[in-house]
Amino acid sequence: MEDYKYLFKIVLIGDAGVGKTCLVRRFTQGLFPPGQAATIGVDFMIKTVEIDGERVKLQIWDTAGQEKFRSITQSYYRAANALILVYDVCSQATFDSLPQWISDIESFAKHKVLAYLVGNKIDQINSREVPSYIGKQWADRFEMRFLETSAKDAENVDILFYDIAMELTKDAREKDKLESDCTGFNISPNTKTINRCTACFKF
Ligand SMILES: Nc1nc2c(ncn2[C@@H]2O[C@H](COP(=O)(O)OP(=O)(O)OP(=O)(O)O)[C@@H](O)[C@H]2O)c(=O)[nH]1
Repeated sequence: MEDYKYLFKIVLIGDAGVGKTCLVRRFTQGLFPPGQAATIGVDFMIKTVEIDGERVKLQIWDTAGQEKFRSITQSYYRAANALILVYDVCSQATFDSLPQWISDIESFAKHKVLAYLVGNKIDQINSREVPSYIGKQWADRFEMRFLETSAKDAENVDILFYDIAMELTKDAREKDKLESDCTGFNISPNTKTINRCTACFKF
């Protein structure tokens, strides 16, 4: 049996060509693939990381950005523990598509899913079309976390995935603790009284 404490599903979405596959390959394989082909449908890769001494397995789903695959890729949103919405900082058009992606998240993902907005390709300094502060403003408006990355130069890529892994692990631990604290009725051996876990009460 594989040895890990938690398994989380992370799904990358965003327009075609923004660099989703390159981000995943940079993180999972430590490389920037030359001439990366467009994704067909959905692909996935695995990486196990260590968070505070515990092994956490990340199942990373890389979806195709092309419109024709949209109905297939939308079916993957529901299972996501975290979503990464990627645009290309050198392409205003990919930033202008964000409202459509947000609407898809609202329609298909879990309520209040952990969501990141990521502006990729920051290595192309002279071709930038979307300033950082615009991306950040947009992320704040939709209560998303924000990062800018370069899959090519490996900038902020590990930070992105580790940040997600840490956040999801923290949530999972809190949930575990609540469940172990909350065993319903329990009998205290000293006082011989029956206590009701307060977290079990629902008003
Ligand atoms: N300069 C630069 N180019 C990048 C970066 N990330 C990806 N690219 C290039 O952008 C192109 C598209 O990258 P992909 O990773 O295939 O993009 P995608 O979002 O997965 O595209 P689809 O699979 O069609 O949805 C490729 O030519 C990559 O080499 C980056 O950080 N910097």
